[in-house]
Amino acid sequence: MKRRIAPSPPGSPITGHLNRLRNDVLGLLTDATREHGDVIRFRVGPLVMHLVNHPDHVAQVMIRNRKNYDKASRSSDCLALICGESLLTANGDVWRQRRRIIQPMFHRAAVEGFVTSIATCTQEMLDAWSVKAKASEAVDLASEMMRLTFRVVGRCLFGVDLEKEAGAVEEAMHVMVMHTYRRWRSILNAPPSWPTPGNLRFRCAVAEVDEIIAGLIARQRVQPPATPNLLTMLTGSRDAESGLGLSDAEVRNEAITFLLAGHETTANGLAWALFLLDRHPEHAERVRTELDQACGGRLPEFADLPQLSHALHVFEESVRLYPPIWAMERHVIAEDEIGGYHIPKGSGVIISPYTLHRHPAFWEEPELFRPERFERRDHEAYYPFGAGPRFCIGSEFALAEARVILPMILRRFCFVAEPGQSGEPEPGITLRLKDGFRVRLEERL
Ligand code: HEM
Repeated sequence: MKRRIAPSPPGSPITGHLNRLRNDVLGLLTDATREHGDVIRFRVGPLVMHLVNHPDHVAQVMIRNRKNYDKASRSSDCLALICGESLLTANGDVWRQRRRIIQPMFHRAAVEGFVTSIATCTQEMLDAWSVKAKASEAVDLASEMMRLTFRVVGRCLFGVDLEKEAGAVEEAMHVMVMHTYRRWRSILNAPPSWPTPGNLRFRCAVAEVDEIIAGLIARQRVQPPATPNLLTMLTGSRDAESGLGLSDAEVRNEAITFLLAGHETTANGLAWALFLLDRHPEHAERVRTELDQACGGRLPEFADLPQLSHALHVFEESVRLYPPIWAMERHVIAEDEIGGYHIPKGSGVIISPYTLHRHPAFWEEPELFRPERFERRDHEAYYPFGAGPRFCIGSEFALAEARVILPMILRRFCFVAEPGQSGEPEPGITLRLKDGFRVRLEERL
C-alpha cells in the first residue's frame, strides 16, 4: 500500500523550511495549521519533522504508541549540553529510575510545605518593590519574576536563600538557553568543543552555574539540613529496584535541571499573566477581591489555595495563550501512522501547545483572554504541562506558585506600563515576552 505523505508548506529545495523556522517559527506553525490541517510535514535540510495538532495525535505520541518515540530529539540533545542526562532528557530505565527517586519531592504533602516559602519570598520581593515605587523607578516584571521563582526554587527545593546568586544565575541561564536554542534552529553547528565565541560564552555561563551548584552540595555535606530537600534526597537516594545511588555528576545534572526547569517556565507564565492582567483590569480586581476574602491581610497558606480559583484560572488562561513550553519534540524510533500519514523512523515529531491551544475546533474565539473558560475543567486540547508519563513533575508546584504570587502582587501594587511595549512573544527554549514588561509601580496599601 502506498504511504501517504503529509502536506507541507512551500519551502526551499535545499534548506526546506529553515528560513522561516529561524525567523518566524510561531507564524510558520500557525499558518501551516490553518492551511494544511492537523498533520504537517516540515523539512530542515535533510531532517524531516511532523507537527501534529490534534488531541488524538498527542495521545498517540505521548501515551498509546509512546514506545515508538523517545526524547533523543534535537531539542533534548541541545538541552543536554546544559543538563547532561537528567530527568528532563533521559530515556528508558535511567528516566524511570530518576522519576521514582524524585517524584516524592512533588507529592501533595511536599507542595503543602512549599506554600509558606513561596509567600515569604514574594513578601520580600514586594518589600523591595516598595522602595522602588517611592523612587519612581521602573522595573521589568519579566525579570523580577525570573528572580522570584529562582529564589522560590532555592528555598523549596534546595533549602537555601539564593538572593545573592539570583542576578548572576539569571544572566547565565539566559546565555545558556539562547545558545542552545540557536543550535536547535540551525542545521550546521560548530561542535561544542570548538572555541567559537558562542561556545566560549556558553561554557563560561555553565561554569558559573556549576560553581553555585557545587557550593550548594558542599554546604549540605558540611551541615546537613534539618528538613530534607531535593539535594539531600538525590545524594542520599537508593533506587528501590536497583539499590543504586546517584554519582556526583548525576546529582549535578538533576540539580541544574531543576534550577532551570523549576524557575524559567513558571517565571514566564507569571510574566505573561501580569501582562494580560494589565490589559484586563477587571480580572486583576477579581483576583484581589478573592485574596481579601480568603485571607484578609495575612499571607496565603496551603489551605487557602482552593479559594484562590480566579487566580488559578487567570494563570491557566495565560499559559493557554502563551505556553512557556511552546513546543515538545520527540524522536521517532519506530515508524508510525498519524491521522493517515506516514511518520518515518528517524524523523522528529513536534507537539506545539501554542498551536493546539488556539485550535478553532476546540477553543471558542481562541485569541481572546477569557479566564472563565477554566471554570470548566474538561479541555481536550490543553497541554501546558505535556501529557502521559513525561507529564511535568512540577505542575502542582507551579500552580501553587501562581495562586500565591499573583494575588499577593495585585493586592499590594498597581502598575503603569511604560509606553511602546510590544507584548510580542519570543520563542526560545521557553516563550518569553520579547521586550520584557517594564512598569512603574504604585503601592496600594
Ligand atoms: C508554568 C510552569 C511550567 C510549565 C509550563 C512546564 C511545562 C512542562 C512540560 C510541557 C513538560 C513536558 C516536556 C515534554 O514532554 O517534552 C515538563 C516536564 C518537566 N518539568 Fe515542567 N513546567 C513548569 C514548571 C515546572 C517546575 C516548577 C518544575 C520543577 C520544580 C518543572 C520540572 C520539570 C521536569 C523535571 C520535567 C521533566 C519530567 C519528565 O520527563 O519526567 N517544571 N514541564
